[in-house]
Amino acid sequence: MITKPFSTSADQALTIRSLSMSYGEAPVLDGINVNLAAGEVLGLLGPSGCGKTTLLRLISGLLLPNEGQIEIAGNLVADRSKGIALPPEQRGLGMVFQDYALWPHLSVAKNVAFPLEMQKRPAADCKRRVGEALERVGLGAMAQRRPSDLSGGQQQRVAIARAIVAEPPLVLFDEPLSNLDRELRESMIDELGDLVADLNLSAVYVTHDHGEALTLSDQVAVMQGGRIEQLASPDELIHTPATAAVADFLRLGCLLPAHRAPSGWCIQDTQIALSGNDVSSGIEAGLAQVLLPEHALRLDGSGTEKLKADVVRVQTRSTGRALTLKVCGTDHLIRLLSPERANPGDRLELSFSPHDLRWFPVAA
Ligand SMILES: Nc1ncnc2c1ncn2[C@@H]1O[C@H](COP(=O)(O)OP(=O)(O)OP(=O)(O)O)[C@@H](O)[C@H]1O
Repeated sequence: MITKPFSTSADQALTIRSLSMSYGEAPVLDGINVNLAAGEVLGLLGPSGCGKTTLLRLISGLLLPNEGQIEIAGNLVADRSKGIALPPEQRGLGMVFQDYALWPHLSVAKNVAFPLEMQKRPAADCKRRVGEALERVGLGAMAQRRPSDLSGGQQQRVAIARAIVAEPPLVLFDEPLSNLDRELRESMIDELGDLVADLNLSAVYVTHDHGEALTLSDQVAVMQGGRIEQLASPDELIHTPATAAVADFLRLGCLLPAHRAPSGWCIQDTQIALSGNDVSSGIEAGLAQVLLPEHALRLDGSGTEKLKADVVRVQTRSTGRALTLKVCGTDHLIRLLSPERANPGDRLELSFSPHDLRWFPVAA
């Protein structure tokens, strides 16, 4: 059972200031700023190649930045201008990798003891802490097993026990669930969320998966091309994405091109009106992108704005039917989950409130 949360001495678990990094001439990270309070989880989310792993390696000390500073629990661990570059073993971090990285020839207990042995802690202290860490992840009875005698989810919990055994100020998770099959991954997301909250861990969690990032993080940095596009709480990201790229990456709904006609805004190349003059008044050019969020679309006609769309595809899900619809008179596709039955070829009337639309400028 989980007994007591870890405590950290500093209020801030991680501070990153103006961090930049390049491999040779190629810039990989640019102007990264992060403030993570102790006891919070920062999700790093973004497409392949956006720089998530590089940022994690900079925090861990496996790489050094070209510019900028990193502080862990109030201690400056990297600052090129001051010649500070603490090696990984002096940063005191816990790490959980996607392939678990367990020693196959060692028992679960020996695997978990590894960071304490590296710190040359007394044997009795090691034994007590290993026992506590295994209890905390629910594996107290499996201390003497080999990793190969455990399920994938249990092996990952051993890796978590090893990461927390020395009570680090910050734990780095590098896509820890990506090797698990879908069903196990979904149950592990909830389990990991409970564990991280109960242990009051400060953590950085790298993932490609929106669901994982939004469920497990207090703040999510959505990254693209080496920059943070938006750093915000999951709720804020979903309801007020800062850019069309964030909305698109998080698959928040349908992004439609819009143009300003004399009578008001329309879906581009159509006469389909989009009422949003007020909210889009900051957009100077006559072009915009407008997000029609999936959560705002209704099939019961209760919204004030209406849009007709034809059903193109229907997929059955445990929670309803996933419909793909084409907005009439356009090639734009909308996806939504419907509790009602529908068939390809059906014409449906979608409704929404203009307040739910999110407008983004487009360079003229
Ligand atoms: N050792 C290296 N030398 C040169 N370029 C590198 C090196 N490692 C990574 N890169 C480049 O840096 C960029 C960022 O890579 P990084 O691995 O940080 O991305 P990522 O977001 O973690 O991607 P993924 O999700 O696929 O792991 C990519 O363009 C990558 O090709």
